Amino acid sequence: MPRTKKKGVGKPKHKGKGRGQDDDIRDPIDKSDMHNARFEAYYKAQRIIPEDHVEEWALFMDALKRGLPTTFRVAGSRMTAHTLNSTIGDTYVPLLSDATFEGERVPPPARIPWYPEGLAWQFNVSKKVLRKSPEFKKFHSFLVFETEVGNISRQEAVSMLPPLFMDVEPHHVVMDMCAAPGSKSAQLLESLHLTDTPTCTTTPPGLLIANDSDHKRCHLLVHQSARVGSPSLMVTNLDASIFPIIRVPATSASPSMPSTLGLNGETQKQKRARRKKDKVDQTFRDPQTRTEQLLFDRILCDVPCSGDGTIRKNLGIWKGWNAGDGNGLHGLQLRILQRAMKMLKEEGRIVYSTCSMNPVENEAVVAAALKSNPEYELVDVSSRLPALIRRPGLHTWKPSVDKAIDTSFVTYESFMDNLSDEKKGESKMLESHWPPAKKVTEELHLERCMRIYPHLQDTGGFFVAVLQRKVTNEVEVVDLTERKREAGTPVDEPEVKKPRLDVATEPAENVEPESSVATPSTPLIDEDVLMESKTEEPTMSTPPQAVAKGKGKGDSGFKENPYTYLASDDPILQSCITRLNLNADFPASNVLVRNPEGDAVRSLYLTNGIIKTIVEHNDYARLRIINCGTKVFTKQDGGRGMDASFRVLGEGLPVVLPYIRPETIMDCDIGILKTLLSVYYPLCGAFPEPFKTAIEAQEPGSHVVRFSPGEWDSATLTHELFLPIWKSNVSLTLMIDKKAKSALSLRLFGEDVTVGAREADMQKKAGAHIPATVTNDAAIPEADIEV
Ligand SMILES: C[S@@+](CC[C@H](N)C(=O)[O-])C[C@H]1O[C@@H](n2cnc3c(N)ncnc32)[C@H](O)[C@@H]1O
Repeated sequence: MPRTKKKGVGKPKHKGKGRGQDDDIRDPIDKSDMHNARFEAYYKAQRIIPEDHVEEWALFMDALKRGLPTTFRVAGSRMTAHTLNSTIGDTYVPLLSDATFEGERVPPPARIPWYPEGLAWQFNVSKKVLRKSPEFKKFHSFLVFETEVGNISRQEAVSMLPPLFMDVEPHHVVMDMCAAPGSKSAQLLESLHLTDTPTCTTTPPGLLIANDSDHKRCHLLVHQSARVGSPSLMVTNLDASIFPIIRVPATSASPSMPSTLGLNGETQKQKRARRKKDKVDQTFRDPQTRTEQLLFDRILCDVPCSGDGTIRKNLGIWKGWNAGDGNGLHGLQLRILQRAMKMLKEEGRIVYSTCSMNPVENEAVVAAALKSNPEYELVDVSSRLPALIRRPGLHTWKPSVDKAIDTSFVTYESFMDNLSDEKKGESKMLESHWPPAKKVTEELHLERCMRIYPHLQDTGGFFVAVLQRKVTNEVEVVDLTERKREAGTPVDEPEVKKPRLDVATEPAENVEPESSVATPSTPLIDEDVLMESKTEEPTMSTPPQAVAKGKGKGDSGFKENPYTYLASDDPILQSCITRLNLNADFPASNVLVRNPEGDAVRSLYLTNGIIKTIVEHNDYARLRIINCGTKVFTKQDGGRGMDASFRVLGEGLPVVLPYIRPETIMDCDIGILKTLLSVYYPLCGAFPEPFKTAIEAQEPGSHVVRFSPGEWDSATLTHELFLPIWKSNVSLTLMIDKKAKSALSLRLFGEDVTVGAREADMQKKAGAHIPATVTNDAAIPEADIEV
């Protein structure tokens, strides 16, 4: 069916991409524009606050008109996070507790009460205070730099919720269907990396696929996630509602042996068919060629939504809100959730979330998805996060069928009966916009959904539902090759099927439904139709690398380079292994490169085993893989008189560190670190002994230095620190990025002693332009542009 613009469904005008980075800090807001009669009429009709709770309604409306507090989460591995959290709790909170501004006390940051282990904070001060109060200015610099290096995630409080209900463990296979810009993916990755230490990144056996249909936002996601490099992360760029099956080698028992005996009375045609089938069976006795669908333990569907829960920080929503936005997104939201339901393991869990308060985008989607997938149920999570104040999901709601908030049609049938035949054809309202019968919603336990309202705990509005796939006795694992065999499809031929799209994939234009066409009812997903994307498949017998290297037709303009795993004995890879003296456990066979030739030219990435399996059994262009694993080595020009060679990257070092033989690492003290941070190319000969002799004895190239915990002047290092350096013929360079250097300096010395900060200072004095990130005026970068 062609994708048409639809009446009655709206494209949100306030999708919020690139929302202001400065809106984290409260400033006086003109409240005169904060009014929208349609919004009020619609939500009153939904009874999101019970009709007789007049005072609560007033509190709700009032909260929507107040700015949001600034909230952030201490990110990174558990141990790193706790160290940084102590700095906030023990150093900054006491410092800020005495802060006053213009004669008034300014409250210090406080922990978000429901966030586990006290790792999330909120504070509420104006930009003026941040700029002028010396205490808050210092705190702000700390936040800016720690955010830049990925230790702090500036994220709306409610946006932190969905991953908390996923209970991800390091062995889980996890999918984030709509992941960009990636703040929830970062949380999920942290759970996969639960056992990381402040210095070492583990290689979890599990996997996170972070997917988003927006190509640019996928790259933003890759950029954000590079700060906390993980060999277990894959980023894909697909429409989640038609996410293709990912193939992995079959683990189930081999198919039965083919019959080689002819049958009495067999016709020539039957004989040919049987021989063909036997040939196919022969192929499938080889376990190498049998694949099955990769199923997930956890899936997050943080779907695109109208976003009216973010109204406190997106003032445009007051002006632009209308019911058509939610109506228009409902179909896509439902298809994404239904697709996820076909990709989950038994007993697996899906978390569905939106930053909208609209039941059409929330309970209506969940109800329709549950009705079409009876093997799923809503999980009662009411006892989880006891300090979180929430309201139960709604059992009934009233879709609006026009701009004027006409919610008078109690059922889909009554709405359709009211339309002329011509208007029926134009209407885009679906049966699933309406609530099912009361008995059904009760059976579905829609009250187990969670609604978060702004007035309850001074947050944004949000919706979360946790769905679980029940254990059934049916065979759940789809053996694709087996399925094709049964269907008589030659297994060595690609099965290319066009995904069926009943409703426009992108929300259609913002036109109200005045009339109708015979609308398809709930756009259910036909799994078979969605098994393959439009892109041409590699044949089962095609070596994956051959596919990856080709620019095969049907790649839909996908321009990424292929993924090629290096041979373990690749000379460049071996030179990296030798230079850093990596032990035999280093997974040399899991290192890949990204260029058409498949050679180690510039950067080397490390992935875990499951990513390698996926890359080797799937066409990277069909999966539109944007990134795999984490960059660990990169080419470095040697400098005068030196050959270029490869070095370990700052973000790659924690991943490689567990494999570096300890005797290779040189010990340093914090004084040396201060020199490395504050001096351009310090000479090896100028360092104090014993480091001077140790470094002079080393070959030029990539090295790693260790700083032991301890005190130095007024600086304290609480845990071991490992950093990459580069030795040229006579001098040293600390190989971490400028912002990481500033963050480290602030953490250790309480001031930015870096060359970069000094230069910025000099430029400032000279009146030149200074990048915001090196000044105290910088806003805290907000990873979660859309919650
Ligand atoms: C609410 S935002 C996700 C925020 C993200 N989970 C986070 O925490 O940073 C919704 C995302 O869905 C993406 N999106 C929209 N339509 C999509 C589709 N059909 N498939 C996958 N992603 C889609 C948008 O590009 C947007 O990045």
